[in-house]
Amino acid sequence: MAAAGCGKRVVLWFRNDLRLHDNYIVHDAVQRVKRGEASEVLPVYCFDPRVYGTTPWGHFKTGAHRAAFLLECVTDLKSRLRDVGSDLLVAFGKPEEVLPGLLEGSSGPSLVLTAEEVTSEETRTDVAVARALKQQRRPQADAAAAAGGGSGSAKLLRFWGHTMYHIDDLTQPPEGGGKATFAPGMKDMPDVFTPFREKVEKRCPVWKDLPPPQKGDLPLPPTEALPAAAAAALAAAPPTWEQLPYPPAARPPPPTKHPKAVLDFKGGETAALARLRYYLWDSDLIASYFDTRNGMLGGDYSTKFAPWLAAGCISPRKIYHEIRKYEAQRQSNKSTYWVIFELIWRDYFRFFALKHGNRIFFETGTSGLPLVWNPDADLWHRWRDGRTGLPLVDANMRELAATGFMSNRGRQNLASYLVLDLGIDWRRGADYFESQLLDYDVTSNWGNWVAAAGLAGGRINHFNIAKQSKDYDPQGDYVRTWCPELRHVPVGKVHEPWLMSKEEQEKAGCRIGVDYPNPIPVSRHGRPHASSGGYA
Ligand SMILES: Cc1cc2nc3c(=O)[nH]c(=O)nc-3n(C[C@H](O)[C@H](O)[C@H](O)COP(=O)(O)OP(=O)(O)OC[C@H]3O[C@@H](n4cnc5c(N)ncnc54)[C@H](O)[C@@H]3O)c2cc1C
Repeated sequence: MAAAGCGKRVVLWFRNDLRLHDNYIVHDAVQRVKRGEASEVLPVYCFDPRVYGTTPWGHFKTGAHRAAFLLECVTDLKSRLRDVGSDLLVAFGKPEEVLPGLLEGSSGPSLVLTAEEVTSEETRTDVAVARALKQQRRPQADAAAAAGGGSGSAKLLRFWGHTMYHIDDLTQPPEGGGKATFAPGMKDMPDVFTPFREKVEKRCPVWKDLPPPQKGDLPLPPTEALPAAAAAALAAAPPTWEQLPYPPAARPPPPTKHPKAVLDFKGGETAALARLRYYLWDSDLIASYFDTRNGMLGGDYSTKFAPWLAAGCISPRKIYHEIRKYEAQRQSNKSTYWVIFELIWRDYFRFFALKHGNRIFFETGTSGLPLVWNPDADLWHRWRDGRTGLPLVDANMRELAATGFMSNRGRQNLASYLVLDLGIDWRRGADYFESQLLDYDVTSNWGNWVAAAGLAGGRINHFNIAKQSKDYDPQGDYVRTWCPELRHVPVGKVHEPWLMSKEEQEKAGCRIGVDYPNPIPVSRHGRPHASSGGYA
């Protein structure tokens, strides 16, 4: 039971926005405190058991790599909030069951502020939270509200903040008059990237990133005004692996850091800002991004911002303005622009999901094309476990399972191979990526997959895997890293080891069909799309 309080409380419900800089909910709460509309701010993160369950395809919805990364993100957020005199209440439960209780002891009109999501699982939770807040009875708040003729129930306010471009600039008429760039809900946005990019780049600004809060900007409710369980949760130590709400019988073991991982990804805003500093100012790597971005080995070939962007530890606007600053102070070239170009892809998939709703998850994609899939479970397992006999595919799948990360080049090839060569239902691959990726982002993942499957109305890239392997891993260093069976296979055969003669196999210590698998005869399974433009 909470002691009587008198504060007007704002609950900050953090989700995929685990940062203090450029965070609309944080900024809004600070402004409310400054204007005297709120006197208490309670930051909260919920580990929702639904997100730690099993998917319809039998994978952990949040695999161990990402779960460990998220634990670090939440721990870092708690520490950064403490630095400004606040704290983070970490709860284990469904938000609609946790959040209403946190408003007990607050007498004024209370608010829950959160980030706006676009996909159905997340928006369903929003609806459940809004309903639970409405149904909650808070006698003190009701009495105070009744005196003013209003209602005492708390409200959920959602803020757009995940993308570099703001939805308002895309769907509302410009201030000086004229037509909005796109219709409400993005209903008329093109289903191909280039015209979308050209329009937004021409017509829409990127808002300045918001400053982080200062010490004292987010006053916590007094402990005695909180329900006892909430006060205890607020004072608790950072969350641990054992507390993650996996089903008890199916808890995966915590992952170990892999020595071959491209980077020792550490979750949290602190590490994200350090990576931004490193990639731009400390190393100047950004100035050669265009030439290195198709690499697969090591930390430096691409920005590696994705895991932090997905958890919201860094904002795309922050990256954008830091790049513009770098361009003004150091150098500006195709590479520096190309990181921004890639961030527009990220925006594109979020707006694409807003436009198409649940169709990005449908078997027939957004194009509605009916297809027949190959149900062969053995083929699926060979793909998932990195035993297809195609070194590029196997190396990438093993890297993903061992580290939770994979290059963009790898992802493009794997998706093409699974769907267009093996003919396996694309949703199975997307679902596995959802489980495994450190940087899993619902709209980037499902959007890229539905596009790779050729079911999103855009160009279809059907890759010739052996050619891609030779083009992007000419010495075979990458495939040898993850397929040590191929260690002694000569460069000329390492991408197509089945072409080795018996003598060559003996010499390389790699017998095909024994030490390394025979390749899957894709011509028997593949069903390239009728409108496929052929091999890329
Ligand atoms: C089948 C498939 C699934 C994917 N799933 C995800 C996912 O769940 N989460 C995710 O963030 N990215 C996903 N991507 C996109 C891309 O592969 C990763 O963003 C990128 O490899 C991450 O590495 P990086 O941060 O070093 O990227 P960089 O090459 O350095 O790019 C900079 C940033 O631009 C954005 N970006 C780049 N390419 C894309 C793209 N094609 N789509 C959307 N954003 C992009 C990312 O935020 C990335 O961090 C997927 C791509 C494919 C083909």
